[in-house]
Order: sequence, then structure tokens, then C-alpha cells
Amino acid sequence: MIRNYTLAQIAEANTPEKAWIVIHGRVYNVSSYLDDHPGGRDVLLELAGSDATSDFDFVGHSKSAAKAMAEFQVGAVAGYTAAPERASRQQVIVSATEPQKLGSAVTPFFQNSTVRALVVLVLLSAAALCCGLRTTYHLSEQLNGPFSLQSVSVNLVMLLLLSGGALVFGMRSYWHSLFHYRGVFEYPPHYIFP
Ligand code: HEM
Repeated sequence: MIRNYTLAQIAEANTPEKAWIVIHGRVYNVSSYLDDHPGGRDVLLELAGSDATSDFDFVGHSKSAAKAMAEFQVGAVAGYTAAPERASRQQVIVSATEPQKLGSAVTPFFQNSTVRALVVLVLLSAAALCCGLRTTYHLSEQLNGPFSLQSVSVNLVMLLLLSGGALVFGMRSYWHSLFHYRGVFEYPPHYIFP
């Protein structure tokens, strides 16, 4: 059950012992997090008692930071109307009143996008390898044995195709890591891969 608080009630919670901040309509008590916050305690204390949504978004917090917040939520702002979304950022939190699941900071193995991408890559490589070996086998029967010039060329072409695919995938991830976040102030301490 989510408790609703007025902005006046929240404004009073601006001390280290009771530091409440509003992010996307949710109220968080960050008193116990002040010393653990990677961005420092001062920034949280400065915003205690107020709506920190735009500052929070501007820093470009990661999705895991958004998940870690769940344990600090103490309620929601009564009658909260969302601030306009910044065009350059993705909105991570969807609804102010829907409770977040606690303990969800660890992403299940197959929901992790890097693991998914690796599994797809391994499956595609295995499939390509099977096709390649089969084709090579048939071709080398028709050509002059497995070590003839033609058979070796077919093997080389297959190798180039496979490594080309891996290169494209690698470059795509690298490109994403460089340009997904725009502007120096949104540069995060770690990347979210597609
Ligand atoms: C409950 C609220 C908050 C939580 C749980 C939280 C959590 C985090 C985490 C986990 C990081 C490490 C980077 C990341 O994973 O994104 C971080 C960095 C940071 N946060 Fe917060 N944060 C909160 C609120 C805020 C607010 C309101 C501000 C105000 C501007 C802020 C400013 C920063 C800054 C400046 C950094 C450092 C970024 C860097 O060093 O690159 N945070 N925060």
C-alpha cells in the first residue's frame, strides 16, 4: 500500500536524519543512503524536501540505479503531475503509484541483454559453421579432395563471412557505447548494451 504525501509534508523532510526527495512522483527517504550514494551525500541533502526529478534525469542514472531506488521509496506525491519528459533521455520509471518490486536489482540471466546477444551470436555461428562444413564437404567431394585449392578457398570464404559477422556485431556494440548517451553531462559510469 503506497502512502500519499503532500508537497508541504515533503518540504519538511530536509535534514540528514529525514531526507526525502521526489523523483517522478515517488517519495524516497534517502537518509540511510547518503554515505553510499556514488554521487555524494551533498547533492542528495541539497535536494532533500524537494522534487529532484529533473536533476536525477539530467545526471543520466543507469537502470540499475533506478531499480536500487525501490528500497528507499516511502510513498508517492498526492496529485502528482509529471514534469515534461526530457527529449534526450529515456523515461525509466513508468507510474508513480504502482509499487516497484523489491530485490529486483539483479537482472535474471536471460533478461540480461548482453547474455541474450551472446547466445544469439553463438547459435548463429554454430548454424553458419554447420552449413559451411556441410557445403565444404560436398564441394570438396566434387572438387579435388579436401585440401585442393578450391576447397581451401571455400573454407577461407566461410571464415571471412563468420569473422565479418562478429566484427559487425562488435562494432555495433562499440558504436552504441560511444553514442547512446549524448552530451558530457550524461556520460554514465557504466554502459547499458542493447
Ligand atoms: C534514491 C535516489 C538515488 C539513487 C538510488 C541514486 C543512485 C545512484 C547510483 C547507483 C549512481 C552510480 C551511477 C549509476 O549507476 O547511475 C549514482 C550516481 C550519481 N548520482 Fe545518484 N541516485 C539518487 C538520486 C540522485 C539525485 C537526486 C541526484 C541529483 C542530481 C543524483 C546525482 C548523482 C550524481 C552526480 C552521480 C555521479 C555520477 C558520476 O559520478 O558519473 N543522484 N546515483
